[in-house]
Amino acid sequence: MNSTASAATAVSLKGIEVRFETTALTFDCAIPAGRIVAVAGASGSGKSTLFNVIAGFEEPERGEVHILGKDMAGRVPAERPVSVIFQEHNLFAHLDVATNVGFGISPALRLSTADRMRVEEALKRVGLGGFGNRLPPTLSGGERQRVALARALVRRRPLLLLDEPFAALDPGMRAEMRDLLRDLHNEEANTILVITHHPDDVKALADSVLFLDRGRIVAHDRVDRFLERRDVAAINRFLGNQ
Ligand SMILES: Nc1ncnc2c1ncn2[C@@H]1O[C@H](COP(=O)(O)OP(=O)(O)OP(=O)(O)O)[C@@H](O)[C@H]1O
Repeated sequence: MNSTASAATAVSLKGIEVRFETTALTFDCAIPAGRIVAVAGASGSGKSTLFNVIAGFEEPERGEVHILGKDMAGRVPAERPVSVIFQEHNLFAHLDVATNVGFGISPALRLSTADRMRVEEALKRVGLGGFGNRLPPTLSGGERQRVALARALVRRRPLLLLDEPFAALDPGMRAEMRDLLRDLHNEEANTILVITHHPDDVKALADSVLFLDRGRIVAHDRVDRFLERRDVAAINRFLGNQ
């Protein structure tokens, strides 16, 4: 963990309220910079909505989003210092891998020679050197996720949001992706929020856990403390306690 970065707050949500027809969600939290934070909670507890609020895809009815000290009011997703990797559909199927990664640098694909080298470097970094000309449908699920990660890498945003990045992967690939994320995090000193349904990911990857229950953040603990909690039924279910 980078000590300078950890003094700052990566994400601050104050009095956020999101209202859908059948449910309302409220978020308050302050996430220190330089951490890997697992975001967990039962299906429908609000994890994706939390990400959408931070990234700017969902406009809350009330409240403030600050990222690295800056108020995000009125800033569309592309103007926020955030990269998001969704569970699926991260890539354009008809464009080759290098082009997909190049979008991370320039949405208009005006890439200099140096930019193209950065793309190739990022592909090598995620173990996909030489894959630049392949089309996404010819890749495995894990390879596609790694392309999405390479695109996030070339963007160099200080906050990375990953929505169940390991969902399509077998246990061996999950462990590999977790190691890769840890390495990249150590190199970039960025802040990573990662949605997961697996206690194994929490233990192997995260510094702390943000746990949601029915549209609220009910816990934000260091991993060792979180694993000892027995006071919230939803956390017990997540951890498989009885
Ligand atoms: N666009 C929307 N319109 C109406 N309701 C919505 C919308 N988006 C989310 N919701 C509701 O808000 C609640 C939280 O949904 P969200 O997708 O954030 O949960 P989640 O924790 O990410 O779930 P999962 O683990 O199943 O992906 C759910 O009750 C969901 O039905």
